[in-house]
Amino acid sequence: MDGNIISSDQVIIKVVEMGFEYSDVMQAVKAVGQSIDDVLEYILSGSCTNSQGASSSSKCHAANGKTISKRVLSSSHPASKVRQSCILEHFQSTSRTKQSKHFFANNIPVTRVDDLLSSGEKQKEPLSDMYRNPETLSESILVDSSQELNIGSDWVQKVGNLLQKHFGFSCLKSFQKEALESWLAHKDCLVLAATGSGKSLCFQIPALLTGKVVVVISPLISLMHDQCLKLAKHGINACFLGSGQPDNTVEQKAMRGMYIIIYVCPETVLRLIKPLQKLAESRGIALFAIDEVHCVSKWGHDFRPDYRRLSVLRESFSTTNLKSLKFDIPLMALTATATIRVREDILKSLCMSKETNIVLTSFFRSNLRFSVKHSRTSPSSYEKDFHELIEIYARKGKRAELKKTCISQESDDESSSSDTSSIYEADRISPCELNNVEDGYFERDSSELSSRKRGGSPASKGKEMSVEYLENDVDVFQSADDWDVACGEFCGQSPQASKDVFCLSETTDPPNKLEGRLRLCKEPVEKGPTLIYVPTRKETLRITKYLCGFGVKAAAYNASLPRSHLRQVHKEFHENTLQVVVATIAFGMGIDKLNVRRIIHYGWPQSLEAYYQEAGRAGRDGKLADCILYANLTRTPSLLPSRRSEEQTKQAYMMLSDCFRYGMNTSCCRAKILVQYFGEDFSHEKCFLCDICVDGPPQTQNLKEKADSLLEVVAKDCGQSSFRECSYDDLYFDDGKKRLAEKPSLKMLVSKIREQSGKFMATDILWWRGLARIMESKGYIREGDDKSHVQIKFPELTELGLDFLKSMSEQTFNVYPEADMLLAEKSPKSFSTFSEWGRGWADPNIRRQRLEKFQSERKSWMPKGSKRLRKRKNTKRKPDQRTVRGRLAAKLSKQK
Ligand SMILES: Nc1ncnc2c1ncn2[C@@H]1O[C@H](COP(=O)(O)OP(=O)(O)OP(=O)(O)O)[C@@H](O)[C@H]1O
Ligand SMILES: [Mg+2]
Repeated sequence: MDGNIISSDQVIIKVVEMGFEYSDVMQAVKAVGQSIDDVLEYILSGSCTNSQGASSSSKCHAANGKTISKRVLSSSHPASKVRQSCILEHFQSTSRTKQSKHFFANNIPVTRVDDLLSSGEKQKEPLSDMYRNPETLSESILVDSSQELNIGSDWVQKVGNLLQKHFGFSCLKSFQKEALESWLAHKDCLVLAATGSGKSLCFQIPALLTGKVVVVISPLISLMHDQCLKLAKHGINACFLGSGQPDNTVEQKAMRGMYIIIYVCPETVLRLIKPLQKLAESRGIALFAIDEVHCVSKWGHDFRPDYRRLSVLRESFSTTNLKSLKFDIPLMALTATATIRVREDILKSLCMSKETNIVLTSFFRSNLRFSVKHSRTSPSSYEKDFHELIEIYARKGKRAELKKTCISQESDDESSSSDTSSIYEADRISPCELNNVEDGYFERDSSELSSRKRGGSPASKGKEMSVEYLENDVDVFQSADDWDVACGEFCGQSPQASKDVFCLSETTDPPNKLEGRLRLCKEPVEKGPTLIYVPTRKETLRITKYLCGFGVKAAAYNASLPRSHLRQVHKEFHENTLQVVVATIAFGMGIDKLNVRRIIHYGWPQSLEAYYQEAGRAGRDGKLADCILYANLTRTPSLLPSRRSEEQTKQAYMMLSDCFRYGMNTSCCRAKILVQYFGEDFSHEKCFLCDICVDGPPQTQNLKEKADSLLEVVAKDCGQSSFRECSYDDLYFDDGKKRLAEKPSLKMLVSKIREQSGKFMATDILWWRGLARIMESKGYIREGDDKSHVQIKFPELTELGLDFLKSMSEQTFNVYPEADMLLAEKSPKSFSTFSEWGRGWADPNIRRQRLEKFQSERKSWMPKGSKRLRKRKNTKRKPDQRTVRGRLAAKLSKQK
């Protein structure tokens, strides 16, 4: 017998496959751990407390007719690499050939209607048979499909029993109860609850409670797959449909009602409306759940046009269209990140009823410690930014050789996914291969890479993996197939673990008692796994290589890497053998891993929605976790390339701008900004954990003089020198028509301020940029350009601004300087001399002075047309070998 310790999921799969009761196996794994030998010994010794009184081991012997100890478990056993929607099906098919005919019916832990029976409610017998053995299901099975639920008033008790039995939880959370109440009242429902709060249960319970089908619309195949696997582990018969489903019989079976939960992407559900209508009339559909519903909205992140077409569900499954229904089939929409505008858009786009119940829980995650740090986020800053991480993880004293690496060299064959050796181990990829990535050539698997569906721009298809390719390619989420790395090897935690989470999160201090947690603010978080999010694919490789170089067990994850590698990363991440995953946004939607301790964003995220969703993957166990954003606070972020309409571009800029302001903020609690962004009233003012709460805001400054100067040049630029007397209309309108005069940019305005007063000569444009943002937020100026910008570019005075200006001498203007202003004040010369030089040319005074100086110097030591100058002109600049571009250029010129 193989005595190796493998993952608990594999142990469970293998032992259940031998014919043991699922509950016994779970009990044994919990008691003795992940060794198959120990698990078997535990069960065979009769230690399991079987509800039916009989020892499961004897049943197993009878069923198998073999002595278990002689069985050989191979790591290449199909169970370990099944890539099927329903693990139960896999059990079923293997058991049919190997074991007694009725194995599935008797031993597989499928959802039992007995659960309901035991809690008092008598159900129709055929239904319970069907649960035990989906094969026996036929359309003749009579289920009340009329949407009459008949659950009974003691439904809370029944749900409690189901929860305990399937998930090991003691009770529902209050928002889950509220969502279920809506469903029981046949109402539509929009559930807005924090990441990791347990939204899935809201739509899983209706299936368990009624025995009718629940259709779950979900955006990603890997997400659906992950959920199906988890449900299978909990004894619930679920499947997923769509292009990622390798078994084409699953769809037919699903449409015959063989699975109580069907996961499907929006594209597929639209194709299946007719069969689903039949299913609703025969077996009955309890609910349509639309998970990650923010994808519906153009105003949110991750917009998916097909989600908008889901409005057809309301009409197709209503009493007007399906006569056998007594009530419309309810819709339940769920998300963790939706602003008020997005919520309205969801309700409208899905044609949800006017009585839709909005179940809103706090978005606040009290154990997350948010902070923002200034960094160039380039290789030159890795040392400064990652030294702490390296200290946490690196094996002491050993600076690992670079051959410890991060990219799996294997081809994308299925067998590789069962290989449990570590992906950062040596020899999977040679150091030179990794260097090739740096050098710009990464030709391995190019055929696969080009043929694979990528999230990147269409132009990238078939393109060689050159530096440019990696540099410019970002992962964009477009369809359900994107980043489909579904694999059968990993699952979430055991019910017991989840139970612990529940206890922790329920006992987390309410925000008004957070002062007591102040001691936590400087405490280091535990060692657990770290996720680093970066904007580009190339960055994933660079940082991984850097960390691996210090012996950190890190792996890169982006949509262009071979699937076998991605699967392996998922697997090792879930098994806690990886310390750090450096990923693009391709990693993680819906990932339910409890112990992620750090989420680092290295570079600006594209929106606060995306940021909060990604950060929300930390600390799901309720323990302290860090969410650190490293961003270049001296630069305005730019949009990553993606296909967008004009309207979407505008929206994308607005979201990016909100994100930028989050980074620039120096005075308001970060958790407060985040939850308020989602429309929640965060009445507690502080989280007592974030960098702002801990370090405190900076000293306020009276910026009246500078603010006046700025407003003055803005007003003067409208051609009104006597703005003190003029009205707002005089300033901006000619005979009621808005002036179309070209507006000066902020840069030009700052030059004018410098021209007017030598006092402000040393004040950096970076500082003025911060002031302009503050003035804009207070309503004194606004963007005068029709286009959207992340940061105000062409300031235009508002009426309020004019009033401010007129009352010039009376007021003070005390404000908290923002992050860029502080940086400019702290190290006015922190920018390269080159950029200083460049900035100088924008200033007319400096420009004049420089030109005069230059001309006089030239006259004195270099006569016009001198040899030296000519020589210089003819000398070709050699490519700089230190930069990637330089090396590429050198290579190209050599080839020529
Ligand atoms: N009533 C409950 N008691 C205890 N734990 C629960 C309960 N409901 C859910 N959980 C646990 O909460 C965790 C998160 O659940 P789930 O994946 O449904 O979160 P989610 O809200 O969908 O998160 P995301 O927004 O990231 O998709 C799971 O591990 C689950 O087992
Ligand atoms: Mg979820």
